[in-house]
Amino acid sequence: MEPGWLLWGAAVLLLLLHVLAELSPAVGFVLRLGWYCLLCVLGSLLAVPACLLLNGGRTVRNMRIIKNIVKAFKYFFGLKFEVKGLENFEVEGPAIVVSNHQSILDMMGLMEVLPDNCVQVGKKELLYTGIVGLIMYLGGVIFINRKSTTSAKMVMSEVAKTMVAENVKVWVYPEGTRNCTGDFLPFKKGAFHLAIQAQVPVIPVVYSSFTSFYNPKTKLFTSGKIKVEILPPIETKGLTSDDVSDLTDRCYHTMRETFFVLSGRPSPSEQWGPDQPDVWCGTALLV
Ligand SMILES: CCCCCC/C=C\CCCCCCCCCC(=O)SCCNC(=O)CCNC(=O)[C@H](O)C(C)(C)COP(=O)(O)OP(=O)(O)OC[C@H]1O[C@@H](n2cnc3c(N)ncnc32)[C@H](O)[C@@H]1OP(=O)(O)O
Ligand SMILES: CCCCCCCC/C=C\CCCCCCCC(=O)OC[C@@H](O)COP(=O)(O)O
Repeated sequence: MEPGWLLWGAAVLLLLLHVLAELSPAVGFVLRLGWYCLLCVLGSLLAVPACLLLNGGRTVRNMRIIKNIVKAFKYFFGLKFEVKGLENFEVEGPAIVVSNHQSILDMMGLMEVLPDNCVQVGKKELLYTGIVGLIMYLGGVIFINRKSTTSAKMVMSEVAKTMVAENVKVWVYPEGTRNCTGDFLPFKKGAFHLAIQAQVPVIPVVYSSFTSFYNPKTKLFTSGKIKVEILPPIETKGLTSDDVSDLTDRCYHTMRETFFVLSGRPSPSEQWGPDQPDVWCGTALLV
């Protein structure tokens, strides 16, 4: 087939998809999410050879390459980030970064602010997403088995040692799963055990609620603005395992308050309770 016909075909297909997306929000939602996944695959196809050629294999230095590619994704979805407090990342040495986790779209927000020498903790299933899993592996993502507490704790304890030895920051989503309810899930304690074991500060990062532009329940996915705030580091020097619960609670409350301020919503009662308990922010692919 001649290239001219191919171009015409692609243009007609795009127009058709655009019209379909405009006519049906559900179709628009699926198409936009599909486009996001395709961008991740295409970005990975670009990033894998770049990481191998420039850095030779699995290293946190690859995160810079990944970050620069992913930072372009937001333009395809009309997403804007307003970032405050980047200076709070400028701590000497390693740290644990904790943030709220609403959707697979968080990866864009993550890359928008990701400091140098920082790797994320992710569920091991992500490793099996083909080329996307490969790029995560090359970027140094630490994979944990959520089905086995013992194994997850062992990996985290090992991380406590290596992050100090290698001067690496570790980004953990303490809710432990995606949550787009417009509130926080209770925090799991792994990140805080890790910070105290390694005696490194915790840097909380908060993203405003996505619910005004992204909601899988109502098939909403439009353009939108996300406010991000990096809060001052919380020191853990001298804390022991007895202080894990207090540290977890302190981070949870500070971050939750900030979340409501950033989202322009009044803070509900302190008791946890999502306003839409059955909103699930996943895609079937990423269970
Ligand atoms: C170029 C284009 C590229 C495109 C593609 C992109 C590519 C790359 C970009 C990279 C981006 C990667 C982004 C990855 C994001 C991934 C996000 C996720 O996958 S979130 C899910 C995984 N993460 C987590 O689960 C972290 C949070 N969870 C925890 O911290 C948990 O505590 C745990 C996993 C460590 C254990 O969980 P669980 O089995 O449920 O057990 P718990 O009830 O939480 O704990 C049981 C008791 O154990 C105590 N505990 C926990 N940790 C420790 C520890 N390290 N040491 C000692 N004790 C520990 C805990 O306190 C509990 O005891 P209790 O007495 O009840 O307090
Ligand atoms: C050979 C298999 C081929 C499969 C191809 C899959 C292609 C996937 C393409 C794009 C995926 C985009 C990945 C973006 C990374 C986002 C990471 C993420 O946010 O994971 C969710 C995880 O935090 C929590 O999971 P749950 O909410 O507990 O569930």
